Order: sequence, then C-alpha cells, then structure tokens
Amino acid sequence: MVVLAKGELEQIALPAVQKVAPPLADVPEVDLAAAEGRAAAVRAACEEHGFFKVTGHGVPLALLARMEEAAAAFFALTQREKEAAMSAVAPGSPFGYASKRIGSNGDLGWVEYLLLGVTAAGASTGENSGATLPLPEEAVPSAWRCSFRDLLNEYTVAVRRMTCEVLELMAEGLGMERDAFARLVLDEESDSMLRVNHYPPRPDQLKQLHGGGRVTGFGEHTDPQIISVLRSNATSGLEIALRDGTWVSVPPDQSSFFVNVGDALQVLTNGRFRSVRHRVMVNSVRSRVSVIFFGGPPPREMLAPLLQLVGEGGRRRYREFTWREYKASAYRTKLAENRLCHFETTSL
Ligand SMILES: C=C1C[C@]23C[C@@]1(O)CC[C@H]2[C@@]12CC[C@H](O)[C@@](C)(C(=O)O1)[C@H]2[C@@H]3C(=O)O
Ligand SMILES: O=C(O)CCC(=O)C(=O)O
Ligand SMILES: [Fe+2]
Repeated sequence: MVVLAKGELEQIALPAVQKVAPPLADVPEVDLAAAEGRAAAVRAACEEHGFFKVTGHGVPLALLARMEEAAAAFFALTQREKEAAMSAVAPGSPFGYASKRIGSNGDLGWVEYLLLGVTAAGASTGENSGATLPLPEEAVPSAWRCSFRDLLNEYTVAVRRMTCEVLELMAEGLGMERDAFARLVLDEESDSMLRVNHYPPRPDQLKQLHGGGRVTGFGEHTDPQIISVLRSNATSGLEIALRDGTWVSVPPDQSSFFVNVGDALQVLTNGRFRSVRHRVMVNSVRSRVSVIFFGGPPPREMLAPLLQLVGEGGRRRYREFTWREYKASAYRTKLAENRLCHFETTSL
C-alpha cells in the first residue's frame, strides 16, 4: 500500500480509539443446518444486536480458502497494477480499486479495497450462469482477468444463495411471507455489491505517532443496504456497538459468515431489526482480508415499514422513499453519520 503523505497520516491516526474493546462473550450464532429453531434465533439476534454469526452455511470451505488466497494475491500486486483496476471505471463511480479513501466525502482508513457491482440476472429462476459481476476486462490486471473474475462470480452466487436463505428465516421469524425480503435481493435489478477489503498491519509510522495507540481501518458506520454478509481470514479487527453504545470486538472465525442488518431492513421492519454500527480496527502484526456481499434492493423499490410490522394503529417510524433516493442521500454523507434520521417520520 502506498506510503502515507503527511496530512493523511494525521487524519488516519486521528480517529484512533484508545480503549481496547473487550471481546463479545456470546456472539449470537445461527446454524443453518439445524433442524429447528433457526427462524427464532435469527429474529432474536436481529432484534438484540442486528448482527450474528452463521455456521452450517453450506458454502464450501475450499471456495472460501480460494477466495482468500486470490484476494491476498490481488493485493500483493504492484500499486500500478492495482490502480489499473480503476482505469476501466467511470469517473465518480464508487467501483474499482482504492486505497485509504473510503467513499467520496473525505473518510480515510488504513485499508485498500476492490468494490464491485453485482447483477442478479437469472438468480430468481435458478438459471444463474455465474455471470454476476459486470467486471470490465481491464478492471483486473491481465494475469488475473479470467480466473479471478470467475472466482468472484462463483463466490457471489454461493453467498447470495445463502444470504437469501437467511433473509427467508428473517421473514419467517417475523411471521411474514418467506420471500418478503429475499425477493428484493433476487430481483434482476437488485443493487447488490461485493467488497474485498485488505487491512495491512499497522505501519510503524502510525505506531510511533501514537505511542502504540489503535488505528482505524474502516471507521464506524452502518451499512445502507438490506443485509451484509461478511467472511474474513483469521485476523481480528471487526467491532460492533451494542445497544448501549459499548464497543465489543468480534472474535474472527474463518469458516463462518457474519451477518449485519442494514439500514433498509431497519426501515422495512419499522425498527424491529436494528442496523448494527460497526468498524474495523487495524491489527498490529497481521493482515486482515475480508469479503462482504451487500444485498440491496432495486433502485426503483419503494421502501417503507411493512404494514404487518407496523400493526393496526401503530406508528410508522419512517416515511416512504425509493432505494435510489436513500442511496443517493447516504452517499452524500460521511461514514459515521446517522443516515436514517433524515427519513424518520418525527423529523418531517
Ligand atoms: C463514506 C461513505 C462510504 C460508503 C458511502 C458513504 O458515503 C456512506 C456509506 C458507505 C458504505 C458503507 C457500506 C459499504 O461498504 C459501502 C460500499 C456502502 O454501500 O455504503 C460504503 C460506501 C463506499 O465505500 O463507497
Ligand atoms: O472489512 C470488514 O471486516 C468490514 C468492512 C465493512 O464494514 C464494510 O466494508 O462496510
Ligand atoms: Fe460495513
């Protein structure tokens, strides 16, 4: 990763959090292979934390290992080669490779990443050929093009399938029709994304500056989409905020996935499921590599609390808006901002 310029060094180091977050003792866990109790466990975790771990997911561990290896090899390319991945991307687009800059509103973190759009064409009928990432030929250096793209596609298809199973359990847990949420991510026009993050170990420059203080890889935020499904290598770093605002660290588990409830799901459930605030702190000795599937609705989709979840005479906590509107508004904000408050009925 490129060396930090002086101003950047201070900015990345500034949000350093000095207090070490204790590990979350009982990470809520849902075993997708369990015979019973899955929907209730999913509902409880989404209501309490907006976060849980998924085991028994059926995604082959060999696929996870291949993805991790390919991601590590991509980030080991030269800066010039990685930046070639940007050249095919339209100016102003969030997609492609970037280093340290998160979004376009000045957020910085000790991270480099690839952000890719995902199409769900054919996914709802099961005809999916695996062509899920409209990745231009030039977007990945030549040595990688075919095999890396094919692997990203294979990974996305498998993880999206599992994501939809989780979304069906969420709906079941709330007494809704099973496809109430999954249909949005399976829609041909679903606005989903895949993100591959690499957090190199904390550089000496930052260690000296802060006398051993902690360094932010990805600053605190909630994810705007419906659901995010994360898998990382065995390096720690992910932290979540509990209801009372206390930060706890999540012990890594490379054979499981972690699910975050996103803002759009908080709206659809009228606040019953909470979008979890989370962040990544940089490890002092080991690299962290994570891959996240963000399941989003189609841009035209109207989002509003679902009637069954508001109840008769109940109060709708959010007004109606399209995903296009929400995303545009979210992308104008800085990472840590509360993006949903502009859509609350009380603020009208
Ligand atoms: C600062 C920003 C980065 C982000 C767009 C935003 O303006 C606010 C939301 C951020 C986030 C968080 C979850 C995902 O990583 C992401 C891709 C998304 O959809 O919303 C990022 C955006 C980004 O990195 O472009
Ligand atoms: O890289 C991680 O572990 C989490 C990153 C994240 O929260 C994001 O990309 O939205
Ligand atoms: Fe996130």
